[in-house]
Amino acid sequence: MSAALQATDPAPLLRAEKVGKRFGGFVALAEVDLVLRPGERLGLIGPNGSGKSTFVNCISGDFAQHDGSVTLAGAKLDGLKPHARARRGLARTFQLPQPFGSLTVLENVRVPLLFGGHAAEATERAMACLEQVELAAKATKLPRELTQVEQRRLELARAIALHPQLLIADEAMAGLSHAEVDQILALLLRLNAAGTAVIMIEHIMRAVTEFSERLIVFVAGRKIADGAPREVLAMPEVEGAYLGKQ
Ligand SMILES: Nc1ncnc2c1ncn2[C@@H]1O[C@H](COP(=O)(O)OP(=O)(O)OP(=O)(O)O)[C@@H](O)[C@H]1O
Repeated sequence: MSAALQATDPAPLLRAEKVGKRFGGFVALAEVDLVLRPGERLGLIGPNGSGKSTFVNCISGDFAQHDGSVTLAGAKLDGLKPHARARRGLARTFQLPQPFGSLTVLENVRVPLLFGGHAAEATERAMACLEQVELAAKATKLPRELTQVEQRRLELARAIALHPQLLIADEAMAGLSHAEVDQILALLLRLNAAGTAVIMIEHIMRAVTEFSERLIVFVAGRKIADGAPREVLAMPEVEGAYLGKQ
């Protein structure tokens, strides 16, 4: 079930090599390798505290210091701040949406465009993003006037403003109703169909299995499985370490 690249595969979009993170003496993440193809849909699952968000933070640049190395489309990202990685095509959302509370919905989506060097067309592109996430009608509202699922859609609109090659969605569906989960799922599938690779970190198993063409599993900071979802979920060590505790 190796997910290693074959000689005929296209150049990888993301390559994480021996990425690790310690907090004091505690190893939160231990030497994780990951190769992602352009346009791939990858699910990342694991019990609470298994290192999923830590891994994302290392990839996105939110943790400046970590072990190992991260490459996007052949270019090393190590040492770059999150906004510099965003300009190179890497976007992420946060478990708790982090909009600017005093800015309108439209202004929130303009921010990454302004910092990304697209000031002239920022409003036009921000509106296009809001249309993509079906939030255009709320453009003049403040984030606190949005429902929970609308706030998740705003978080996604901000993430896709710079047309990322890779979007990492960190629990974008937590706390949502069944129908709302379906809304976000459909949105992520549309983004992927347009060419964006997506890493979905999710505890909602029906969503992650419906979405993912490949699944990786973290337990205690280590990647214990990597392959086709059906095969990964049937592995005794995955059932034991993860699903058995649901
Ligand atoms: N800033 C930090 N300082 C100290 N320990 C941390 C820090 N961030 C994370 N940890 C620890 O690292 C481990 C991995 O945490 P992480 O948030 O990556 O897990 P997770 O798999 O994303 O969990 P969840 O599914 O609950 O979001 C946990 O034991 C956590 O307590």
